[in-house]
Amino acid sequence: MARPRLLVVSMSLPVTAKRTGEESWSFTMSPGGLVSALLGLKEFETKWIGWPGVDVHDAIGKKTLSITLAEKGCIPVFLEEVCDQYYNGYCNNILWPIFHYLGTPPEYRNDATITYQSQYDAYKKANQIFFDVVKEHYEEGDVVWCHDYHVMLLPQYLKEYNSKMKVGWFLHTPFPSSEMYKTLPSRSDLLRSVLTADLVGFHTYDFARHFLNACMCILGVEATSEGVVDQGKVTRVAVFPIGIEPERFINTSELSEVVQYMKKFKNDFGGRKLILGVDRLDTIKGIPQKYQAFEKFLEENEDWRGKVMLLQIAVPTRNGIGEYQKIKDQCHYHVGRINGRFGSISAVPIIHLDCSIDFNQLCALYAITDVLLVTSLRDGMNLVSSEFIACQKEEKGVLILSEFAGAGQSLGAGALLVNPWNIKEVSTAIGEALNMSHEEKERKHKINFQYVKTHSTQQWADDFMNKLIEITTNAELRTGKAPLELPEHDVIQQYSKSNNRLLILGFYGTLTQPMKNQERRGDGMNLDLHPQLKERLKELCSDPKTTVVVLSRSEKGILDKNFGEYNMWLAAENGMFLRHTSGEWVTRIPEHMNLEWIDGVKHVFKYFTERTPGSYLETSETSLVWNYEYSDAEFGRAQARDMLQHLWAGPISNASVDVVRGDQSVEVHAVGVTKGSAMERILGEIVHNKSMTEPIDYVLCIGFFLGKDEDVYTFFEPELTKKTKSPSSSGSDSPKKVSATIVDLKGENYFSIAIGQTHTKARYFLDSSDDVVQLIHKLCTHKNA
Ligand SMILES: O=P(O)(O)OC[C@H]1O[C@H](O[C@H]2O[C@H](CO)[C@@H](O)[C@H](O)[C@H]2O)[C@H](O)[C@@H](O)[C@@H]1O
Ligand SMILES: O=c1ccn([C@@H]2O[C@H](COP(=O)(O)OP(=O)(O)O)[C@@H](O)[C@H]2O)c(=O)[nH]1
Repeated sequence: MARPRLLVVSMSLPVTAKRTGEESWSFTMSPGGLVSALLGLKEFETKWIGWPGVDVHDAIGKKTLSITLAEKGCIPVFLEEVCDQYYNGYCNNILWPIFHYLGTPPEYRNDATITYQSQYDAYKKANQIFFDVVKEHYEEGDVVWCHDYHVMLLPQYLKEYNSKMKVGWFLHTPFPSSEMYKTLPSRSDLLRSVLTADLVGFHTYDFARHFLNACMCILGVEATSEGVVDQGKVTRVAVFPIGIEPERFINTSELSEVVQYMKKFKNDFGGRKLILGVDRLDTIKGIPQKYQAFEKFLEENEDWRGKVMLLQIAVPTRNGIGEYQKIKDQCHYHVGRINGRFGSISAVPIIHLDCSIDFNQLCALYAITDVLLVTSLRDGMNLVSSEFIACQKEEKGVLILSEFAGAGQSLGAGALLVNPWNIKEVSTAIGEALNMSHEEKERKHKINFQYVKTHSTQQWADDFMNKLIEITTNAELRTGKAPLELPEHDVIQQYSKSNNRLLILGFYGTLTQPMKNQERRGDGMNLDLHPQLKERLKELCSDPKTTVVVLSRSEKGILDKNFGEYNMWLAAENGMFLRHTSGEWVTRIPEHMNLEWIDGVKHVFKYFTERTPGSYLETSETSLVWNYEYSDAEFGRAQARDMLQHLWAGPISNASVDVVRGDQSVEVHAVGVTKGSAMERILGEIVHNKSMTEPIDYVLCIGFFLGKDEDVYTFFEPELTKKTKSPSSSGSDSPKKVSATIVDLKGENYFSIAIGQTHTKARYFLDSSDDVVQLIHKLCTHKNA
């Protein structure tokens, strides 16, 4: 299949421009891992949209720079007067520290001239400028891949402009715990925008989990193992740990120029063991902590003094921000002190360079390094660790890696993991690394080299793009478009023409009265059948050509009470229990289902029920629902947020459950209990019981369903299956396998209808259960028309 063109959008272009004349420009490579990583995207036709690293105010400058950059596949975004407040302000002085658990800098509390709001306004404006440039260059079918915290509002602008655009967003930094993220005043706007993307990616499971948690707690949406579901719209959230381009490092480290550098550096270092640090000079990289740990090591290991050195490449970054100037002074202070303390006339223990270095020199340094020391206090991934591993030669070096770098999850097995805040621990790790046996170094290196070789940037990009294309293609297939208004005439006409009809009806919100008309009681869920339906439903159910199934999350007793008198099928607890009203309930719970979490969850639910007036608990055998629809809405929401924290921390931390945050409820049930997944078993039972011989030729499926239950709409979707359903058995006491020709559904005989949803897998929508009443009336009245 031809690959779509890729528009990469990131704050910075891979090159930083410098004006050398009125119409001429020179370029250097931009710093940082994002640029290094994306340079590895070779297999896509890519256009890169970003800031060229320089302010250009005149038309000639803009034109000539655009032309020169176009030759490199780059498109500049001119940020002009918003740049400072946007980049140095909101991005790097607010989002960056919050995402790395540093909190907002003190000046936001102490200096009235620095306002959060003006910087957020600049952020919005800058995202709008990015949007304008993407819009100008977008061609139908392109994939737009937005990178990082600088462009969190962009997905929303893009989707509002064209809902069919394929949009992905990837975060290169950590996503912090919701407790930290919550402090951000614009927390909801940013999350909502990111959720308009089709796919959201993170480096690690922790970051993805924090994100899901923040969406649940702050927006009150439902989070599943697949992603976030809001009003039927699913945003897939997945983990894609980034890699490097290993061949580039392996090949470079074999170049003769690099080998020459290796010899030269070894000679310069006079036989001392080399500990290397390569970091942007950023507060998150823990460089002062690194120096303190090295000082401790020298303090406690007299024998090593004069035999080991630390070379720190501190690549300049974000010079316009006060915190970055401070960290530089801090580093210089430590270096001066330590060199003064442990240096000699011929050598000092630390070489600290405030500059970036040439790529070949960097590879040479990696290759001769004995210990790479990464002490990030937080880091999205940290590519330097992988680059070091790729460049190793005969005598392997040891990686000391912060447990707070995303890389810790991928390279931890072949590294010495440390807590960078624990100076003693890092100092001990330095000693261990320097004294490590050759065999142990080989063993560790082998593990990590294998990982680095096989998890390349290209692989990372392929995985993300494939997932994004798969998601958007499936979404097109399933929904194609927003649900349509129901063609009532067709529904009725096809109904009257067909011979074996199946009607699957939800209960709550489908066959009950709309909430607004209901009397608000404080004693539980008002689950009563819509009074105008009673007679009509009877009529419908008594037609021998029609099979009616009420499929609900409600428990058996509620369905018995409301539908016991009708000739129909009842599927309680999302299909876990089934009965025809003339028979007994049968259990359809899969044998392996683990329900050990129920007591713990019930305990937490009871606690909150007692403390939230008007709330109540619905228990069933496979799920628990805490409902606060009759409570004070705001207090209920706040309680639900707290409750979720308790649940995640305790009873469900390791359980196979889905937590579904409904509009005014929290539901916990065993994984995979969805209406769609139960359908096959239900169908099997019905067919078997009725001894159906004629295929089902008409299906009407109506529901006010949660996102995870929308799989029931796609279960029968002829366009998706294109093949005849064959209800098969599952579980030991399941019905016999029924005829493979039991469902013979043409597209025009299938009507899936979601109530009150604008994003849904259903083909059609109705506004409320009042419309369902009307529809059922018409089916009864006109069925013979
Ligand atoms: O462009 P700057 O403001 O100078 O910052 C450089 C980049 O820093 C961050 O890099 C992150 O991405 C790396 C690759 O995924 C990851 O390994 C690292 O842990 C992150 O810190 C930032 O996220 C980028 O946007 C910047 O370009
Ligand atoms: O003088 C240098 C030294 C290193 N790097 C590169 O900067 C990137 C740092 O990425 P990392 O993921 O470790 O951290 P980030 O800077 O993105 O936070 C790596 O690819 C390094 O090769 C650089 O651009 N200039």
